[in-house]
Amino acid sequence: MLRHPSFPASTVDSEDSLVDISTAPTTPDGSFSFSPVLQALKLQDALEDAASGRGKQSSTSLNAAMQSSNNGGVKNICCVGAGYVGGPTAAVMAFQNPHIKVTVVDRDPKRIAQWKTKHLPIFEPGLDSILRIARDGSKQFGFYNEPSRPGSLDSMSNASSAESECESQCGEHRDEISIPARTPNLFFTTEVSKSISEADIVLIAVNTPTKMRGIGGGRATDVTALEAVTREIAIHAKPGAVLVEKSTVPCRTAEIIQDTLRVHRPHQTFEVLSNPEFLAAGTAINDLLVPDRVIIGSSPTPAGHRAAAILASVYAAWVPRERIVTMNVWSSELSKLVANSMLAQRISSINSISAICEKTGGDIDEVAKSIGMDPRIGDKFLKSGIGFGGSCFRKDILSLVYLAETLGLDEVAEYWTQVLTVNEWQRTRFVRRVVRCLNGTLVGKKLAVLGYAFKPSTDDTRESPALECIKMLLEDCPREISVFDPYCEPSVVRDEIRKLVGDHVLKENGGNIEVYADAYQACSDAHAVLIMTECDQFRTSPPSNSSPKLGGLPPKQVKPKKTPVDPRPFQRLEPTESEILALQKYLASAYSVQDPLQRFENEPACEEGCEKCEGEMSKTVVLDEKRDERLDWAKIAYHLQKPRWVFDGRNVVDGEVMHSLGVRVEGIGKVGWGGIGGR
Ligand SMILES: NC(=O)C1=CN([C@@H]2O[C@H](COP(=O)(O)OP(=O)(O)OC[C@H]3O[C@@H](n4cnc5c(N)ncnc54)[C@H](O)[C@@H]3O)[C@@H](O)[C@H]2O)C=CC1
Ligand SMILES: O=C(O)[C@H]1O[C@H](OP(=O)(O)OP(=O)(O)OC[C@H]2O[C@@H](n3ccc(=O)[nH]c3=O)[C@H](O)[C@@H]2O)[C@H](O)[C@@H](O)[C@@H]1O
Repeated sequence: MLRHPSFPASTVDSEDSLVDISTAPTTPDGSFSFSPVLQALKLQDALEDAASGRGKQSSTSLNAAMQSSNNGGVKNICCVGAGYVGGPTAAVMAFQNPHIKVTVVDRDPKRIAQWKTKHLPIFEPGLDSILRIARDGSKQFGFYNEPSRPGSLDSMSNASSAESECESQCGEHRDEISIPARTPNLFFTTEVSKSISEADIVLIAVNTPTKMRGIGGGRATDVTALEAVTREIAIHAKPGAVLVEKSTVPCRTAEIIQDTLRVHRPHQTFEVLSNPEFLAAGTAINDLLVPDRVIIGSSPTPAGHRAAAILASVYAAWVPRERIVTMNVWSSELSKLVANSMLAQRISSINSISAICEKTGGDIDEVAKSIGMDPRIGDKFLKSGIGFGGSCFRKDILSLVYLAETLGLDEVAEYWTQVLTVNEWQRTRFVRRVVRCLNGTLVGKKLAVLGYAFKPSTDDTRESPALECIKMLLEDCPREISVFDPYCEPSVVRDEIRKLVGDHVLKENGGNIEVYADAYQACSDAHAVLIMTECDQFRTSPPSNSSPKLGGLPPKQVKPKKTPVDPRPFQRLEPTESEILALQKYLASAYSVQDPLQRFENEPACEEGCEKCEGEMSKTVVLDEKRDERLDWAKIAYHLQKPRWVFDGRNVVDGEVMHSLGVRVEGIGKVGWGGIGGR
């Protein structure tokens, strides 16, 4: 049951929220007035400058002010939860704020140990470079502030002598930029209470899954982990520390946190902010470095606004001021659930239309393209497929449904439930189609599943649509289901299947599921290939004579990958970390060098007998190589059983190309091999 609101529900705050300069209320023990972070008056000046436009470049003005005010008084951040959100978020915060010590704590010692080595517990493109600088520190280095000369890396370490020679001959002067060394400012530990007790800001980034049993079971959010962390914070947080919900939580969770704090610390006041995370798996680092928006919800009091300003000061090191949006805490908590629900709703909407396409002759990619060109609709999240997976969409919709139910809004609950119903139906439709096309029986047949994670570019396998399909397919007793994913280590996939389906289904235990590190082995001799993720590696190249449809690229054609451009010359001779990162990316891509600026320190050595280094290393190398390699469909087709079938659950292969290889293709939202009303 929701409590009666004890905070007035204000409308979304204007910029003023961040620049409120009223004094903090005096608490019995004066915790606010002793809080270093709440005394960051220079920061307030900077924020006022930014809001009034006095600071020409808001980020520059804020950065400069924060340098002088020591990052608004924030010296120490603790992030509780070293998962997919906590790890990358803390890494980017530390990377962009070299003067703040960021400590990530987790109760799971294995996870913490992995974060300290080169074998990170998660795979995210770009994470490694950020982490190596924030966690390991970086060397002093330099470069010229002008685009590279052809064929030259132009880093100062090898250019200084050439410079003087060149200058003496042609008199040309080239600006040199020297970047000082950095000491490590990102740490990982299991010492939860100690780290909390030292922090000016505590981020809560623990898991908030769906409650499995009891009241609200199957719908409500399980806040057990959050409650445990809140208790730790209530006991150990230093007076005046700013507490931040980073986890996705039910609306009004801040009130529960406040309640716990009041019980344990009746004479002190803490501010609880909502700062939901919008990163997506596979693009987490880019999403964090260039966020569409940073939402900060606070209580509508001067102290709440001041706490929001403190957190904003940390983000302002790299996020433009206009993208930091403040609002009341309930709006902020709710907007995270709504954002995910709306994104998922678009997927279910387009998937519902895909079923109509299959029966009418429409092509779902063409429909999506044409409606997406209407700017009121937009072209994102209109990709039809076997439905959404991942750890969040389903649980967040369920949380919204539960909220609506508890508020007596049954029609609202029903509306959002339908998004989940269509999602499950879409997977079932796909599996039925496979079985129907294979003459209604899978007995004696081998099915190859390409893509196991819930989306490309991630090894996150939580709520994998592929696994849901595999479970249904197993009911029809195929001879073998072989699985390949370019981003997942086979042993991890095997462990997951073991945990979620049972030991007995794995081939090593006499079952019929085998996980391969090689796509060709997985597909060899198969009666059908099932594509489950939208991996670029699975795409076919378009036939050379294909003409663009609908005035643009045919939907299946691969967009060329963006090649980074040299970001130099920089406006200022003190470039930001983001600018240096852009340069590093450009040089790494242009010269195929891992550390073109030579700024990385050595990575920490693994403990002796590290199983990743020993046993799995060879597999990892194979996977790394496979990640960028496009599949040779001719080779796969050659080794398929006849008739050759490909069930394209993500519409990544070109029907014409596959047809020329003698393959029958069934795509989502497309008329299949048997024509309208076919199999
Ligand atoms: N995974 C994603 O892409 C996104 C997730 N979110 C939200 O962020 C939150 C975290 O999600 P993930 O990082 O994916 O979860 P995760 O399961 O990967 O990580 C959570 C971590 O919290 C730790 N933890 C749990 N209780 C603890 C305690 N009492 N003390 C210390 N550590 C504790 C766990 O050991 C685990 O390592 C969730 O609320 C999720 O909905 C939000 C945006 C994106
Ligand atoms: O709260 C979260 O956890 C995150 O959930 C999603 O991110 P994520 O689940 O990592 O990945 P998405 O890119 O959103 O994809 C989710 C699923 O939808 C599917 N999808 C996505 C887009 C589309 O057009 N069609 C489609 O079927 C994907 O294949 C995938 O299975 C949101 O995009 C993030 O903003 C949010 O922070």
